[in-house]
Amino acid sequence: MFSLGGNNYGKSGVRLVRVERETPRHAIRDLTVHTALSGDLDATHFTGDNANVLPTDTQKNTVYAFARDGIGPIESFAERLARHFVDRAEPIRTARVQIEEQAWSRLGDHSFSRGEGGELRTCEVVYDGERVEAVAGLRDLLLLNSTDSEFGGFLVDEFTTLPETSDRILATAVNARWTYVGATEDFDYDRAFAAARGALLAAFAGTYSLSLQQTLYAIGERILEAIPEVGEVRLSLPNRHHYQFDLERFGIDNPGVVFQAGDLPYGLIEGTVRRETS
Ligand SMILES: O=c1[nH]c(=O)c2[nH]c(=O)[nH]c2[nH]1
Repeated sequence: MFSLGGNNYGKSGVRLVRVERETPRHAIRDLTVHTALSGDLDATHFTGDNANVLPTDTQKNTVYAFARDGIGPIESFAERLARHFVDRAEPIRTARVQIEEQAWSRLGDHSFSRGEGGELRTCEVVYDGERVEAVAGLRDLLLLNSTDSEFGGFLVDEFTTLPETSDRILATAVNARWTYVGATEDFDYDRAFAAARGALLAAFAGTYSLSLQQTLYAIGERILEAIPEVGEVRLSLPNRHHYQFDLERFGIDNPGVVFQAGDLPYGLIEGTVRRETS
């Protein structure tokens, strides 16, 4: 005997670019949208009866159709889509819409530039017919402190080779996600995002770090302090190691200026910082 466990289906990687051309000074929105629907979908799995299936192709088309009259904050766009799928298609009970937005820098009124693989603003909105859960965040934000970072006093055993250091480079590619609780209908997602990003940067730059774990907690705290509507912050911080290169072998000193940027393996420091609720 077998049974069908949790399942969802949708369109992944819907690439959407919208030109905001209300004035001669255009703007570009560059989104990648992922939809995932679940609900009364036993029949298609058991017998191939697709009567309850809103095709992933239709989900993709809906993304483009909804973009016609403007996108707004990605969290709001994701919520509009999620509500549409659940409220309009009776067998669909839950919709999850994830969006990544790539920023373009302005070169002129209608000219823009962007590097490949840069920082992304992200969101994930889930709607179950009653409640909307919104998670916002960012990914691949590269940060580096060239000093004010130590790592020492750690556990030592027979396999330890890592020397303690009182001055190292601390670098990471931030993946942060924060949950909004009790956000009202007129909640300003763009403002909240800017405040969270600003708090994150200030915490990274302003923390004298004894471990990346300590920096992680400081970042979480600062975001929670900055935005009362944020309930928790989840952080995933790869430790982008920079090894001070041994030049002594060549009779050359290295007073903390020449580093070998490491690749694999890397430390991965992850954690959640929560607001205490009474
Ligand atoms: O900030 C750090 N935390 C660790 O847990 C760790 N482990 C390690 O080898 N280097 C570092 N750095």
